[in-house]
Amino acid sequence: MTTLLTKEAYYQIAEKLVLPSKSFINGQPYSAKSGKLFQTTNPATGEVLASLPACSAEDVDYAVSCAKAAWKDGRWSKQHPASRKQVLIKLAELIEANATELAVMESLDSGKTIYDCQLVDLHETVNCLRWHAEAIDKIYDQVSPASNNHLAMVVREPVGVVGLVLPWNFPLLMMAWKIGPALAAGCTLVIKPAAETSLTAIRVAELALEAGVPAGVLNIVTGSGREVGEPIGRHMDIDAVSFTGSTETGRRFLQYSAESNLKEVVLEMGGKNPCVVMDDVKNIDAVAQHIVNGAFWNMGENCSAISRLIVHKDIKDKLLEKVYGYADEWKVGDPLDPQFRVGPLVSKSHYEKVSSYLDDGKVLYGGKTHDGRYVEPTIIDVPSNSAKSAKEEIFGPILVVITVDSFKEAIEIANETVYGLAASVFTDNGTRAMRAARALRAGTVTVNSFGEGDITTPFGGFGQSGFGGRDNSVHAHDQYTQLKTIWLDLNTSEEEEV
Ligand SMILES: NC(=O)C1=CN([C@@H]2O[C@H](COP(=O)(O)OP(=O)(O)OC[C@H]3O[C@@H](n4cnc5c(N)ncnc54)[C@H](O)[C@@H]3O)[C@@H](O)[C@H]2O)C=CC1
Ligand code: BAL
Repeated sequence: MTTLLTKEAYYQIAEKLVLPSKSFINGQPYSAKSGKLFQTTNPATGEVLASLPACSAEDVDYAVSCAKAAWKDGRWSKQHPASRKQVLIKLAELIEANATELAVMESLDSGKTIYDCQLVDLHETVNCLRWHAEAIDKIYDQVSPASNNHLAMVVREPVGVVGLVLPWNFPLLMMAWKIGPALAAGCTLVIKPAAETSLTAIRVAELALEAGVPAGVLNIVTGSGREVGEPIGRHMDIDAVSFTGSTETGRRFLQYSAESNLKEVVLEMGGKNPCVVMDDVKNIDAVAQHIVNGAFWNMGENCSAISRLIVHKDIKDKLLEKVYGYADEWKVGDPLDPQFRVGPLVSKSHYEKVSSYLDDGKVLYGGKTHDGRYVEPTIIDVPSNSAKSAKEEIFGPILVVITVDSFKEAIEIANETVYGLAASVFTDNGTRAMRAARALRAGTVTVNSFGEGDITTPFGGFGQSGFGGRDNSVHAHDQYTQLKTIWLDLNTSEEEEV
C-alpha cells in the first residue's frame, strides 16, 4: 500500500476497474426511485467515468427507514464491543487489500494525484478505521463522585441514526474520519458522498458488508446537495448530522435542524489558514519545504492548507527564494502518473473559481493555468490582509504573501479572519513559539511544521470553521454518543443497611 507503481501499471489497473453504478442501501445496490441518473467525470480529461443514481427525498426516506430499522433492533449497537471491533478491523483489512484499486478509483474520480491517494489517503483511511476499531473495547464509562447513599453512573449511548455529508477533497479519508467513530459508537448511517466523488464511498460500503457490518447499518445515497443533502438535514428520523464542506452549506444544516427535529449538527468547514514566519528561523530550507507542502498538497484543495504566508520583512526574500526552489519540484500533470504532485482541480466550476484569484496580487511564482483544468502552484504578493485573496477561502494552489514588521503585527494579522481552523508558526525562539501557539485562534496550531496532527489528536475549528464536535481522536466519539446519567438511590431498597 505504501509503494508506488509505474504509470503504466496504474493505467492497466484503471482499464480493468469495475466502477460502481448504483447507490447502496440496506446491503443492496440501489437505483433512485425516479430512475434518474447523473454523470461523474474524470477531472483530468472531462470524460464521463460513470452514471450514478440521482436520488431524491423519497430515496433518502427509504435509506433512513432502513437505518432506523437497523438501529431499533440493535443488530449493530447491541453486538458485543469485541465483535464490533473485529468487524471494523476486518473492514480496514479489506480496504488495505484493495488499496491500489481504491487509490486509482479515487484519483480518476477526483483528480487527486495517485501519489497522494496511494501514500496518504489510503494509508490514513486504513489507519483511522483500525484506530477507532481498537478504541471500541477500551473506552470506559464513569461513576460520579456522588454521596455514599447513591450510585451515579455516567454512561455513553450511541446517538442513533446519523447523517454523514461528505466533501470531494478527501472523499475516502473524510468518510473514514466519520464512519470510524460512528460505527465504533454503534450508530447506523445514511451517507451522502459529494456528487463529484461518490465512487469510493460505494465500494467501501460493499466492503463493509463483506466485513460483517449488517445490512442497513451503512447506507450510501448518491445525488446532489439539494436533492439528497437537504432531505438528510431536514429528516425527522435522523438524530445527528456530521458535515464537512463549505461554511455556506454548513450554515444551511443549522437551519435544516432548527426547522425540523433539532438534530445535533457537527460542522467542519473552511479555513484561511495563516503561516507566520519570524526572522529568527535558522533552518530556512525546512521552513520552505513545510510551506510548499502545506500550500500545494492536494492542489490546495484542503481546508487546513496554508493559504496566507505572513512573513517578517527581514527574512522574506531569502525565504521566498527557497520556497520557489522547492515548489519547482511540484510538477503539474496527469494525476495517474506518480511523478506528478499537482493534478487538475476537481471540476470546471472549481477551476473557474480558483483561477479568478490569480490576478488579485503581484504574481511572484507560477500563475499559469493549463487545459482549463490545472492551476500551477502560485504565490502572489498582496499589499495587506484586506485583499480579496487574503480574506476568502480559495481552496486551490495559490499562496498569498503578506509582509510584516513585527511578531505582534504577524499574530494580529493571522487572527484577522472569520475562520479558525489551522495555523502554523515558525520561529527558533521558544517563548515566542509558545506565545504564538496560545494567541493564534485556531483548532490546530503547528509549531515549526505544517500538519493536522494525527489520528490521536482532535481536528476541528474555531469561529466560522466549525463547531459541535471534533473529528479524530477519542473526542470524535463524542459526536456519535450522548451522555446518560443513571442514578441509583441506595436508601430506598428493602435491604437492611450494611
Ligand atoms: N472544509 C472542507 O473540507 C471543504 C470546503 N469546501 C469549500 O466549499 C467550496 C464549495 O465547494 P462545494 O463542493 O460546493 O462544497 P459544499 O459545502 O457545497 O459541499 C459539501 C457537501 O455538502 C453537500 N451540499 C451542497 N449543497 C447542499 C445543500 N444545499 N444542502 C445540503 N447539502 C448540500 C454537497 O453535495 C457535498 O456532499 C470550495 O470551494 C471550498 O472553499 C469544499 C469541500 C470541502
Ligand atoms: N484536511 C482534511 C479535512 C478537510 O480538508 O476537510
